[in-house]
Amino acid sequence: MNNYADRLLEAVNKKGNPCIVGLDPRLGGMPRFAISKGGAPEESVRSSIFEYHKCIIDAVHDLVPGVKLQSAFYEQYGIGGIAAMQDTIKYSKENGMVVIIDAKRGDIASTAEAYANAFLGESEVMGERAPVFDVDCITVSPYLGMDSIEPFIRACMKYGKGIFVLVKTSNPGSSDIQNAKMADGRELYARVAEMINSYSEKLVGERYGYSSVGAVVGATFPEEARRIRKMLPRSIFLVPGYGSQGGTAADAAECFNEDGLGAVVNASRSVTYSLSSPELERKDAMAEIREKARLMIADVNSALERKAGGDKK
Ligand SMILES: O=C(O)c1cc(=O)[nH]c(=O)n1[C@@H]1O[C@H](COP(=O)(O)O)[C@@H](O)[C@H]1O
Repeated sequence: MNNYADRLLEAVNKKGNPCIVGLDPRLGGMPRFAISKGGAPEESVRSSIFEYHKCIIDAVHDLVPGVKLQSAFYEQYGIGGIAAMQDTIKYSKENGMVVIIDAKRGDIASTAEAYANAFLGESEVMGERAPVFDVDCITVSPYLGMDSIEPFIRACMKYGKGIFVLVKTSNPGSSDIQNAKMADGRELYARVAEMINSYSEKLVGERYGYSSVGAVVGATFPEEARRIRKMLPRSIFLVPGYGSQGGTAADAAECFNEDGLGAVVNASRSVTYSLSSPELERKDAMAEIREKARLMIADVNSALERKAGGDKK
């Protein structure tokens, strides 16, 4: 399937839930079994992060449709962290998961093209074009304008990839700029939504009718989510803010359409970095992570069922 939106929604259908597990490495929060010491620091970082993230992927790959890797959490550990990011992307794909990279990129068009090459397309490396990180989808920031998004759109069309554009983020300060009123009285996030809508038609999948040009909408702002949902009927929403940031499953449900589709809900810390003890053995860590993912799935799916019941009344 060469359309990202179709691939993502096919995975959601197959797994029977729209939950995404976030892989945001924190060396200080990993169980001891994963930590490798003794080699060069960058090799220890690489193998420790990869060891723990393999454990997470082994625990959830048959439960959820995809994973979201937050780039900064890998970058903070330098070259070893970035190598671990590449290892984790590869392992997630080998395990049949849709891979979203959360890098929130945004820059002038020529630089945006380099970002698009790195994550979605191909780069010329020593005279040969080859994929580098090769994920399914990347988060992008819209605040440099349409020309900063276009290189990503072109890569999506050429390589069957997707983007999630920041529309209404989950953090408390998101209203400072995103809710600022424009001259016509609308909020700035509405302008961003309009911009996404103008692109979304180009990348609509034949199977599910959704576009590979998606939007990030935080579960922490359900009222805005309801409004944005109406503005962007064909876009898939990436919904962070569930769990650790206080967003509930009912809040996240506001991001879905009446067909029960149209969004994926992410949880990072609350599923992958909240083990009961750093002393857990691998199999026990796997069991805890799996149980947390199951609880999230049950919570989100039952909120969606309640919403569907309410919508029908
Ligand atoms: O684009 C994102 O994924 C994102 C957007 C947003 O508005 N809020 C937000 O929390 N995120 C990311 O989603 C993840 C949330 O992590 P937890 O709060 O631990 O579930 C982090 O990787 C954030 O960087």
